Amino acid sequence: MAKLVLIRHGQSEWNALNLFNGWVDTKLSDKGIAQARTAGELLAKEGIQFDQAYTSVLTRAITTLHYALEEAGQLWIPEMKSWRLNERHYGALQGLNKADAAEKWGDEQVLQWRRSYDVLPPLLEEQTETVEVLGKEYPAFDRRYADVPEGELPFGENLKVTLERVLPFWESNISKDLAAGKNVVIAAHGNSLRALVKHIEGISDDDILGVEIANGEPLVYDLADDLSVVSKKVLKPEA
Ligand SMILES: O=C(O)[C@@H](CO)OP(=O)(O)O
Repeated sequence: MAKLVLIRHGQSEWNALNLFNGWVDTKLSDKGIAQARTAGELLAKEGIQFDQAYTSVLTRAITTLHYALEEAGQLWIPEMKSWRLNERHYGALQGLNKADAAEKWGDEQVLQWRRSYDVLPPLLEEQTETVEVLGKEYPAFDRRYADVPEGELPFGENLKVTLERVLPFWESNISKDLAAGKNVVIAAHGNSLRALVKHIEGISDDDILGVEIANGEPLVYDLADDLSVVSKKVLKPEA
């Protein structure tokens, strides 16, 4: 039996501004930092001893992992970062305001882009190293992606494509640790985690539309040796 804990990063600067974030490298807001620390306190209360941590190559997930593990007294554990755990790439929607998008394209279209399994967002025309949004420069396709296999850098992803690029890393690393009985924590993103949750729990393509993962509320799974789910709970801060 192993424990798997999934943590969506705390609120990012762009979550606070209601902007489509995707692969643009934004930071945690002050509220996001507090949420990440609280996630760590909740994990400390549960008494979970981790063996391995995984995160994406995006700052908001990495710093969430670090704040949470520091709070839990386990910042020292081995950690590995992979672009495969990045947020779903939101294509040409990145940097746009979600409410403005709903006004322009309609609520239903935006819901399909945000929560459906297989509807692609409008794609990027080009992959630039940085992007400028609201007068500020943010990292985008920079050298952290130098090791991505030729042709695999996305121009925009739906949940299906996201799951297809998360799964090789799940198979090659995470599932092997779990099968060996290691307790694993993954700090990642709303949609890369929805993809993983779909896979772990066997959720249908239709039902995944209704699945939401809150910032900074750890999902704790007990997994059997064959990685089937024995129990699941969400750790929520006291109201
Ligand atoms: O902006 C994003 O990249 C994601 C997660 O914050 O948003 P959404 O909830 O629309 O999937």
